[in-house]
Amino acid sequence: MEIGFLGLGIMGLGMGRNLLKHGFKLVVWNRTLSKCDELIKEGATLGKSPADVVKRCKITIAMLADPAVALSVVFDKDGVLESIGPDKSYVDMSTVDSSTSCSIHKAIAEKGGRFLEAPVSGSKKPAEDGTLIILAAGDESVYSEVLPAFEVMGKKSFYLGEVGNGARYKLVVNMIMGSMINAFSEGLVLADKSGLSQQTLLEVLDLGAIATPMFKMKGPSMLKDKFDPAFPLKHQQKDMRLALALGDEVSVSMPVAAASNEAFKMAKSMGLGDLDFSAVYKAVNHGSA
Ligand SMILES: NC(=O)C1=CN([C@@H]2O[C@H](COP(=O)(O)OP(=O)(O)OC[C@H]3O[C@@H](n4cnc5c(N)ncnc54)[C@H](OP(=O)(O)O)[C@@H]3O)[C@@H](O)[C@H]2O)C=CC1
Ligand SMILES: O=CCCC(=O)O
Repeated sequence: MEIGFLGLGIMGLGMGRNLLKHGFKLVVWNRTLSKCDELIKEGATLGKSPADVVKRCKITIAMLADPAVALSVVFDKDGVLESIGPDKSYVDMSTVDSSTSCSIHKAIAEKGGRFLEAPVSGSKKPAEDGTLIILAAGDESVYSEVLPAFEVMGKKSFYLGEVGNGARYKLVVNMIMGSMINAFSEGLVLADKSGLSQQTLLEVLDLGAIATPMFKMKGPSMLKDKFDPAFPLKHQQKDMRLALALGDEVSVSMPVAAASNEAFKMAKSMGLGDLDFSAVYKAVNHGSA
């Protein structure tokens, strides 16, 4: 199956590479074209623009930064909409809000194309290892067609019904994650300022009921002041913002998420947006200095 792939950032590169390794033919495009070089060396073909990729492939997958980018790649000049039509499917795996997904769905359907949203849980390593969790919603026939590709990129896919549900599930998950990393950061700072060993705290946490793979994975590098981006903090803040907007829509009060969002905003204003989201620890630490 020939698949188009738009967006070879941290996630897209690993996902695209997995598809190639498993025998899918890929046509790739990235705004910064040089980021396509690695996959081209491994057998992918370069598309000149999103429109060119869609023209050449029956199914095109996108993994893009945020709602504004997801919309521009579809609606702008040389975008997806220029080539979409009957027999063409578009699968957006970016993390966006449901209204962005619904706008893309509507425009694609008006041109006779089919649309599936499929945001993912799991980060850089799961993208590389093909162990993402895929939260798909929209056209079920596209879901069935793209399932062989999902099976290579992920360890489990969910089909969640109408467009918007995938986006909403993803935002709920990331809202919880963003609040957890903040509570974890506050705990590490509190331990330190109270004269306790942060290393011992990590061990205690790991043995108890609140042990989580995230604390185990991020804790040691946070203590070493290492924040190589697996999940950039700017994207986590975008997800908190979108989750809070969802909370506004359905009148759910989320004071914990709102406070966590403030910490991510503070971290961004400190220039930490391109670091891993665990760098919020630096903002929490700074705020208590
Ligand atoms: N990293 C992670 O752990 C996870 C991320 N996600 C989500 O996946 C998506 C991608 O994340 P990730 O790969 O980490 O992010 P990156 O920032 O590494 O990649 C973003 C991608 O969007 C492209 N892009 C940015 N601005 C534009 C623009 N104006 N026009 C066209 N393309 C643009 C980038 O192109 P360029 O290279 O030119 O900048 C790049 O391909 C996000 O929605 C994120 O929230 C979901 C699960 C996990
Ligand atoms: O959206 C990013 C999620 C990162 C993760 O699930 O570890």
